[in-house]
Amino acid sequence: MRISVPATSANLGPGFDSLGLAISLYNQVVIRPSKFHSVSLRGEGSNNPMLKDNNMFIAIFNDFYFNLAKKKRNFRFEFTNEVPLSRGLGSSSAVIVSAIASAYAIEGVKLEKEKLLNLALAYENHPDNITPAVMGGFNVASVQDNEVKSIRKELPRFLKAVVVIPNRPISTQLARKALPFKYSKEDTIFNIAHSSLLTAAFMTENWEMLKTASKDIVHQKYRMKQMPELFDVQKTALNNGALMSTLSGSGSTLFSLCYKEDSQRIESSLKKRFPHFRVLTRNFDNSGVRIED
Ligand SMILES: Nc1ncnc2c1ncn2[C@@H]1O[C@H](COP(=O)(O)OP(=O)(O)O)[C@@H](O)[C@H]1O
Ligand SMILES: N[C@@H](CCOP(=O)(O)O)C(=O)O
Repeated sequence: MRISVPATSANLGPGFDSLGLAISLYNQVVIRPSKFHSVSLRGEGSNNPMLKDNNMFIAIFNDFYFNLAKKKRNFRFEFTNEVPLSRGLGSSSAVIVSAIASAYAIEGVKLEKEKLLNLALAYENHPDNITPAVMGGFNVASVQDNEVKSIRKELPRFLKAVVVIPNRPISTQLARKALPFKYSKEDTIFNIAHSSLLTAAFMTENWEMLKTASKDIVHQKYRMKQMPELFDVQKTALNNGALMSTLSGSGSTLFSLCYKEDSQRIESSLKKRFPHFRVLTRNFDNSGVRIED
C-alpha cells in the first residue's frame, strides 16, 4: 500500500490559522506487513536519526492500527520524503494525515476525508495545514466544537508556486510563542478585512487582487525578524511578478504564487540573489492525501 500527502502553505498572509493550500511536493510511504518491524528513509529527514528511532508517523500509525485491529502487527515502512522538516511547508501535518489514513487503509476500514480531518485535528489544533493536506487545493477552514468546517477550491494549472526554502528551520511551536499576546482593534480589523478579500479573490479567481489582499500585520513581521533576509526574498518575488508572496506557515519558507509564464523569471532572480537558499517551482495539488493498493 502506498500513501502520499502533499506539502501545504498555511496562513497565506492574513488568514492566520485558517487559510491554506496544497503544493505538489509529496511525502510518500509504502507499507507492507512483515515478520519484523523495519523502517527505511529517503529524502528529507533521512539523515535525522530521530526519524528512524522515534518516528511520529509510526507512533500515530501504531495507535490507530491497534485501536482498529485490536492487535499488534509488524510492518515494513518505506518513506520517501520531499517535504522539508520545520520549514513551514506542513511536514508535521503530512505525517499526521498520512499516519491516520494509512492505519485505516491497511486495516481495510473506510475513512471519509471529513472524518480524517477531525481525527488529525487532535494532533494539530489549527486546521490550515491539515485541511489542504487532506483535501488538496485552496481551503478556508475553521474549528467549531472540535470539528473542522471547511470550503475548498481547485487551483488552475496556469498558476505556480515558487518556494524559497532557507537553510535554517523555524519550529512552529517557537514561532507561535514569538507572537504578541494581544492585538489592537485596528490590527484585528485589518487582518479580518484582508483575509476576507483574499478568500473572495481565490473563490472568484481574481488573481490580480491577491497582491493587495495578501497583506498581513498580525504574524509575519514578528516571525520574519528571526530571519531578516526573508523580507528581501518577499520583495524580490513581488518585484519580479509574483501575484502574492507570504511566509509559509510559521516559516522559514517564503511562498509565492504566480502565473506560469512569470515563474521562470521569479525562480531565477531568487536563485541568483539567494544562492544559499533552495528555490523550487511546483504546481498546486488538487487531490490531497492519496492511497493506492
Ligand atoms: N517525515 C517525517 N517523519 C517523521 N516526523 C516528521 C517528519 N516530518 C516532520 N516530522 C515531525 O514534525 C516536526 C516538524 O513540525 P513543525 O515544526 O510543525 O514543522 P512544519 O512547519 O514543517 O510543519 C519535526 O520536528 C518532526 O518531529
Ligand atoms: N497557522 C500556523 C501554521 C503553521 O504551519 P507550519 O507549516 O509552519 O507548521 C501558524 O502560523 O503557526
